[in-house]
This record gives sequence, structure tokens and C-alpha cells, in this order.
Amino acid sequence: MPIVFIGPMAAGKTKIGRRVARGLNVPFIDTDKRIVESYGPIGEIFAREGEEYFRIIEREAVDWALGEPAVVSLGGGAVLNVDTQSDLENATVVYLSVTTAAVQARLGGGRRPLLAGGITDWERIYNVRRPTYEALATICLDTSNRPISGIADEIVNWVQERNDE
Ligand SMILES: Nc1ncnc2c1ncn2[C@@H]1O[C@H](COP(=O)(O)OP(=O)(O)OP(=O)(O)O)[C@@H](O)[C@H]1O
Ligand SMILES: O=C(O)C1=C[C@@H](O)[C@@H](O)[C@H](O)C1
Ligand SMILES: [Mg+2]
Repeated sequence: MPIVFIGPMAAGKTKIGRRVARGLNVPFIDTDKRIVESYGPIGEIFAREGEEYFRIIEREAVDWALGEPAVVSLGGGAVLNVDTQSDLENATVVYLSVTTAAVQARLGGGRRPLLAGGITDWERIYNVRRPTYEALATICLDTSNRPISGIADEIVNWVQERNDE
């Protein structure tokens, strides 16, 4: 089973996941990116087909990715799927958390369809999902006040130590 990154929007799953994959010399898969490659921009999928449809194609992307020997970064809401929840019980799950204060500077661009209301939406959604992230996590790291490189190095070392045990 792969190493899987979960956590709220803009916690750093894509950026840190990619660095960890490089550090471990394994492929990197970002399920949002796979969806965009197959179906076009996520904002357009939400606008055209709705969130329910997005969650169906997201589950397909996650199901495929979890069968790969890779570091896998999931979209922030992928853990809502119950099949994904049970799959993750057998995976190494890295939960990246971030505070509201720290994430504010990262939310530029407005490309996330669920954040039309900005930081208020981010906080509301995170509060609903937080128990799920916590329940699925093998390890949790707070990314709020640390550089991406230091967090990625810590995760690479942690994975290597686990593999040596
Ligand atoms: N530790 C960090 N310190 C400062 N900025 C960070 C940190 N981690 C990520 N960022 C910045 O926050 C933004 C979001 O990061 P990233 O795309 O990796 O988040 P994500 O968890 O994949 O979000 P999404 O759920 O939307 O895919 C990027 O601009 C990134 O450079
Ligand atoms: O948290 C979410 O529900 C989402 C997060 C992003 O990664 C994308 O998967 C999409 O914008 C939905
Ligand atoms: Mg991402």
C-alpha cells in the first residue's frame, strides 16, 4: 500500500507529497491532477456536473491510485468516501494540518470551487472533516509555521525508519 497524504485544502498535500516521493525515489500521484487530466479543471466539473458527480470520479481516481506503489496526495474531500476510509485503514496515512491564520496566505487564486466564501468556508469545511482526518491518520504534522522542505525531510526520515523496523 502507498503512502497517502490527507488534510484540508492548502495544507500542502501536493507540494509536500511530491517532495516526499522524490526523497523516497517512488512515483508521485496527485488524484486532483489525474482528474484534471481526464476531465478538465475541477471548478468546471463542479459547475457542469455538480459535487456528487465529482465525488464519483474522485473515488475512481483514488481507487486506482491506492493500488500503485507510490506516494499519493488526495484531494481534501476524498476522505468523505466510505470505501476510501476503509482502504486507508491499511495504508500509511500522513495527515497535514494547518491553522486558519497560516492558511489564509495560501488561499490565493480562487480556483477551489468549495471556497467561494473564502476562509469562512475553509474553516467550516475543515471543522466538519477534522475528526475523519484524525481517525485515519498514522501520523499528523502541523504545516503552519514550517518550510515545505523541512516537513518533507521529516516525513522521508520517518518512513525510512518505519521501513527499517
Ligand atoms: N509549509 C508551508 N509553508 C508555506 N506555504 C505552504 C506550505 N505548504 C504549502 N504551502 C503553499 O500553500 C499552497 C497550497 O499548497 P498545496 O497545493 O500543496 O496544498 P494542498 O493540500 O494540495 O491543497 P488542495 O487540497 O487544494 O489540493 C501552495 O501555494 C504552497 O506553496
Ligand atoms: O476539500 C475538497 O472538497 C476539495 C479539495 C480539492 O483538493 C479538490 O479535490 C476539490 O476542490 C474539492
Ligand atoms: Mg493538492
